[in-house]
Amino acid sequence: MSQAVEADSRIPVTVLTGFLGAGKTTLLNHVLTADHGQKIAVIVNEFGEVGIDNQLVVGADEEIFEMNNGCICCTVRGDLIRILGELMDAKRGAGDSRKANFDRVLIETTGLADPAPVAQTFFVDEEMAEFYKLDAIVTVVDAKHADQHLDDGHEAQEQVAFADVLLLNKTDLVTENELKKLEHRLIAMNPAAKLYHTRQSQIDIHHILGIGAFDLEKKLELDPGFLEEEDHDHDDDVYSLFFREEQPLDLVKLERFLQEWLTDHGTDTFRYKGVLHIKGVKQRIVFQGIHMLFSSYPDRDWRADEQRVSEFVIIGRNLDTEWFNEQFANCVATS
Ligand SMILES: Nc1nc2c(ncn2[C@@H]2O[C@H](COP(=O)(O)OP(=O)(O)OP(=O)(O)O)[C@@H](O)[C@H]2O)c(=O)[nH]1
Repeated sequence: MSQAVEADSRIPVTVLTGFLGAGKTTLLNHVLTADHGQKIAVIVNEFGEVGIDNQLVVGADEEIFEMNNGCICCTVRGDLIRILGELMDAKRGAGDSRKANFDRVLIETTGLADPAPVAQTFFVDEEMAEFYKLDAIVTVVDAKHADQHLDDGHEAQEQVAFADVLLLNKTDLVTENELKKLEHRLIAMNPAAKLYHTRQSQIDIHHILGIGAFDLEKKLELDPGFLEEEDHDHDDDVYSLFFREEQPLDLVKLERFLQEWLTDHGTDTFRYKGVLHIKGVKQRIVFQGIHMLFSSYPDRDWRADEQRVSEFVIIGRNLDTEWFNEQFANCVATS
């Protein structure tokens, strides 16, 4: 387990995702017009030769960098790296100084994008990882159409699976009851995400920017109780497993488990994150990843007054619950 994450002066990046028409551009406009004093470089991506979104984004001081004619997650990932590279050079004083005036980056992906490759950019590319830090993946969900989108396709499910923050938007178009059912469905798929209800994507921007969700600097706020509620009308491909163990874990056993897990189930485990209590280690070990790419690092010391416990969540599909439970139980350290 490696890839230490330093204490940070890196530029935070927020990835904004959500299915077609969910309210991403509305959110972007809200962020750009809100009175927060932050300078945000915005990168938008959409299908088609002509960027419509760019015309819809309100005129603000921020410069909008547009990538068209392809999907950010495949053909234009090169474009994304190029634009991020230009911004980085500018900020370091080596490039176009007009592009240097920002302190965070917001990437709006097309509604059809798989967020994983975008998020992975910040793990895989060393230079990117040194300069930028993925702050959070924010997914906007259309309360009116989400059930249908989730039933129909993998993309919508993956966008929910990867989210650190879920904005359940367009709440004006559904009843309380429908909203509650949908909320349960989303939480069953991704219990680690923070969930907010919104109209016109109106949200206090402090809930979506600079939240450090990806570093798990803050304690995970999981509510595993939700998983036990019997409200699962849907047989979603994407679901989550939650582990909790009070006894300390053995690092060697854990590494063996991890190796097997990632080799055999890496493609199906979209997102996992948690805090581990390892035998003989006085700090909490933060552990998180996307598919085969993960990082783990010591966070703060366990406090004398807190219970030492390992807790983590895996979000994915085709997860063999029994196998995972067994493997995890096998990682408990023998005294
Ligand atoms: N009723 C209602 N309409 C909303 C709400 N939020 C956004 N809309 C509308 O939904 C439509 C789509 O919103 P956009 O912000 O363009 O959605 P998007 O996710 O950027 O769409 P794509 O770029 O096509 O993926 C617009 O007409 C918005 O005005 C809401 O809370 N309630």
